[in-house]
Amino acid sequence: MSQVRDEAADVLVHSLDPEHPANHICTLCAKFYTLGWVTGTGGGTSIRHEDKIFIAPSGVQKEMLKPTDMFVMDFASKEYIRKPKVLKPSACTPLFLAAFTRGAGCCIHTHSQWAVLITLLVEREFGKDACFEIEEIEQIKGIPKGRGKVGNLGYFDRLRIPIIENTAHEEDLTSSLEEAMEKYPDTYAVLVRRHGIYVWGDNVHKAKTQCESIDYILQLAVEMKNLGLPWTK
Ligand SMILES: CSCCC(=O)C(=O)COP(=O)(O)O
Ligand SMILES: [Zn+2]
Repeated sequence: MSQVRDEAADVLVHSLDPEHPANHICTLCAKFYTLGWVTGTGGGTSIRHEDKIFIAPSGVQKEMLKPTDMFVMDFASKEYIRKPKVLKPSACTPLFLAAFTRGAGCCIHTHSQWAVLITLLVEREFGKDACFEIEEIEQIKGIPKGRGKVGNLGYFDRLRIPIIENTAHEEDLTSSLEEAMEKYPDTYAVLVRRHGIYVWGDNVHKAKTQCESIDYILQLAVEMKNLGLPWTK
C-alpha cells in the first residue's frame, strides 16, 4: 500500500519541462555551485509552485541533485506529500517557508564568501546591530523597491540588507530571520553573520537575478573596502 502511495507521489517530480520545480532546482543548484554559492553541501534553493513546495535533501552535494531526490510539501497543511526514503529535507526548510509565507515563489540560500565577508566588515566598522548599506551603484537597480511596491530601486536609492547572528543549527535561524523580515519589510534578502545569505523573489527568475545582483554588489563592496572607498556618500 505504501509502495503504491510512493509511486503516486513520484508523479510530482517527473516532468520533461525543464522549468518544472523538481528539474529547475537541480539545474539552478548546478549553476550556483560554479559560483561558489552551494559548495560542500551548504546552501540550496526551494521553489513554491501553486500549492506545493519543492525542497532538496539535507547534507547532499547540491550540484548533483536529481529530480527524484526532491521532497514535496503541501503549503497549506505543511505536510510532506513526497518524502524520498533515507534522505532528510533541507535544514533550511523553515527559513524557506518564512519567505514563501511572505509571498515569495523561490528562495535561494548561498554560502557565498562575499556575503560572509560583508557580515564581518559591517560588524567591524559599524557594530553588530548595523545592516549593510550601499548607494550609487548601478546594479542596485536589479533589486525591487519592496513587497507591494511597484518597480525597482533607483541609482540614488540606498540598498539596505539586514544581518542576523548565526546559530549552531540552521533551523534555529528562523525566528531571527522572521524578525528581520518584519523590521525590514522591503527587504528581499537577509545576511547571516559568518554563514551566508537568504535571497527570495516573487518567482524563480526574480529570485535568481536578485541573488546575482546582490552577490555582485557584495563582492564589489568588499573590493571597495579594500581600496578604502566608502559604500555611502
Ligand atoms: C556545510 S553546510 C552546513 C549546513 C548549512 O549551512 C546549509 O546551508 C545546508 O543545509 P542543508 O540541510 O540543505 O544541507
Ligand atoms: Zn547554510
